[in-house]
Amino acid sequence: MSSAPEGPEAESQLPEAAPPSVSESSQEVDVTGERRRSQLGVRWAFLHEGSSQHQLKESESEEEREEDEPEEEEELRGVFIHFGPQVKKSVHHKEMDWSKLKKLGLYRLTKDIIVMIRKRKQGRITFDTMDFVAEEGHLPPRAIQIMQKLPSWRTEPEIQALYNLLQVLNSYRNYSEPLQLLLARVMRFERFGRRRVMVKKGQRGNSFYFIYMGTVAVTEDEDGSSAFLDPHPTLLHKGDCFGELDLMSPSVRRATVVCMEETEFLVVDREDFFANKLDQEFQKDAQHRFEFFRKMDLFESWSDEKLWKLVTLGKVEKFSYGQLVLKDFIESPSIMFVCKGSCEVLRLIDLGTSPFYYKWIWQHLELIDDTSLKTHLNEPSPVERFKEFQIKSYPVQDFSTLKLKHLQKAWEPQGSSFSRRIKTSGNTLPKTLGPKIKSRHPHSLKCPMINTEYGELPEEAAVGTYIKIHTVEEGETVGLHQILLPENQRDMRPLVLVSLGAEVIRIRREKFWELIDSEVKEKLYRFQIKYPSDEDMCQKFLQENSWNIFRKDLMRLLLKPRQRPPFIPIRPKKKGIYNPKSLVLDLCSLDKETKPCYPIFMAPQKYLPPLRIVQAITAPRYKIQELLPQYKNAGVLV
Ligand SMILES: Nc1ncnc2c1ncn2[C@@H]1O[C@@H]2COP(=O)(O)O[C@H]2[C@H]1O
Repeated sequence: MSSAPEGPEAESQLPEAAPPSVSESSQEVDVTGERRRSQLGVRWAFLHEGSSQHQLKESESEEEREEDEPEEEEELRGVFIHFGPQVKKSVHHKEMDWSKLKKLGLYRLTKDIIVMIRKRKQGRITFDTMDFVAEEGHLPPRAIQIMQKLPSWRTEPEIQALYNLLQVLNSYRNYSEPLQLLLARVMRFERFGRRRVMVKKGQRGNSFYFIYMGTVAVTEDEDGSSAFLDPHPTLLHKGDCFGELDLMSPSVRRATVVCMEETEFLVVDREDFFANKLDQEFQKDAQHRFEFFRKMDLFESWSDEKLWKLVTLGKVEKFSYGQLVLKDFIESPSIMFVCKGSCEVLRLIDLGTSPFYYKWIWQHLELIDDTSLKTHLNEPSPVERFKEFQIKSYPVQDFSTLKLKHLQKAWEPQGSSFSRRIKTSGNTLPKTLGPKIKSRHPHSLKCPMINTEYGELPEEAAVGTYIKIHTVEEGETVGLHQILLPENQRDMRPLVLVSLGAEVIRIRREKFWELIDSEVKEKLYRFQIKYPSDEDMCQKFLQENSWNIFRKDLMRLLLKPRQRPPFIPIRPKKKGIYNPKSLVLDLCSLDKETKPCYPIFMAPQKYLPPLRIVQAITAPRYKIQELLPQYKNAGVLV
């Protein structure tokens, strides 16, 4: 195993109570490989001492057992191969081959010890939780134990266990499965304190690093000191990795990487990288990227050589369904190529800033009156229905005064509910939003208000929503649509990128810009996308919202009476049960004492306070029977 010899010094000491394998000084980075070798060397010496006593007794039956236990022999061969040098020096001081070694009882003894250790492990019937328990955020001790072993000493179950544990690291998970398993075979564990320089600009790279815990900064200066002065340094966190490219090519480090706090690393050394054929797996991954780019119309004219330059600039990143890919790709320093699956482009809209929304809200709030808004949406009780039936069945010519009297009585309990108001108002029914409503003075509603550009708006109604504006499919790009526009003509509204299950290749903008030629620019020019304005999106959202509510009302009206069970079973108390109206703003209860019960999701906004997010808005509205007289009788299509 090689070490990571690049760090010049560690300026701070690590805490005393730190878990095992804490490196305390820069020198330790250099001697990590050595340390592992010397520890094992001690074990070897122990084995050697015991060997002379067992030499004669054990040599006879070796070959028989050998056939029965090929796995152990393999393991043992690993031991001897790794400690070959010590054997030469301390036992014979001369060249000795494998068969000669076997003749020594030493072989048998070592074999017994391995079997004994293995049997002891198998014999354990309790589940040792301590294998998996780690201080919060730290790598579990079991993983550290495995990583302290030489690659050839790691068993398949151990490698599998590491592979499973490391799935939390994005950059690790992004590699293909065979590569992940190979990495789990060779990784070693290191922990360093704040200010430790891991990689120094200009030096030759010997290792690459995955961050398991902590934060590092990438700097342009050699000693990394600028990271502690820069208010916004480039930071890498848990799950990120750095320095892998230099392992494949004989280049020097392009930047300095320094620990900003106590940081745990999983290190892959150049020596192990090549010894375990990781380079071949890396090459396969690169070939996939090459084939993807080759198929793209954008790079049709590029030579293979030029395309390989592009391939080396990025690597594949995997995102599961619903995972956030980029908070704002407009501001991102990278562009993305979707090489598998698809992504959605979302825009966070502050509805409170839209004049259309302002008008919409007040149109609907106009329908709020002192009685419970829900009463007019409820189904009439059987008694009420009977009354209505009676009224309708009176012959108009004979009992008109009586009908009027009954009518008044029947409607009495509904007070001034909305359904009654429109009947008496004489308004014609509009297509979507109901009758034209005269503007109402905002102050008549008793609830906290906020000031907007267009007037006062109930504080509760100042909400935002995420609108899907585009889907990026396989083979398409993100962040290139306005790369050729001058900055002052660019649409700088933040746009969110969410995965629908996707694999993407991320490449830094400036690197891509250096590579592209006039032909690609020409193609990019044709590729410009214009996203709709916030106002348009707001209108669309409210139209869709109205349609959804109308549809739900209609379905309820048509289906509910038929689905009603013959008797009402005892129902569990509603308290504490999940409210299906999640992320719904309920304007009906705006000026009521009780707050609506739905989860509150706050979305961060740049330079602004977080915005409460809704997916739908239920508003006071007309009873559907009045909008569509043909559905007057619930459950009956006329
Ligand atoms: N702007 C950057 N953002 C993130 N990582 C970087 C950046 N620049 C350099 N690196 C990483 O820092 C590493 C420094 O050593 P390498 O050149 O081997 O590889 C480099 C990259 O892995």
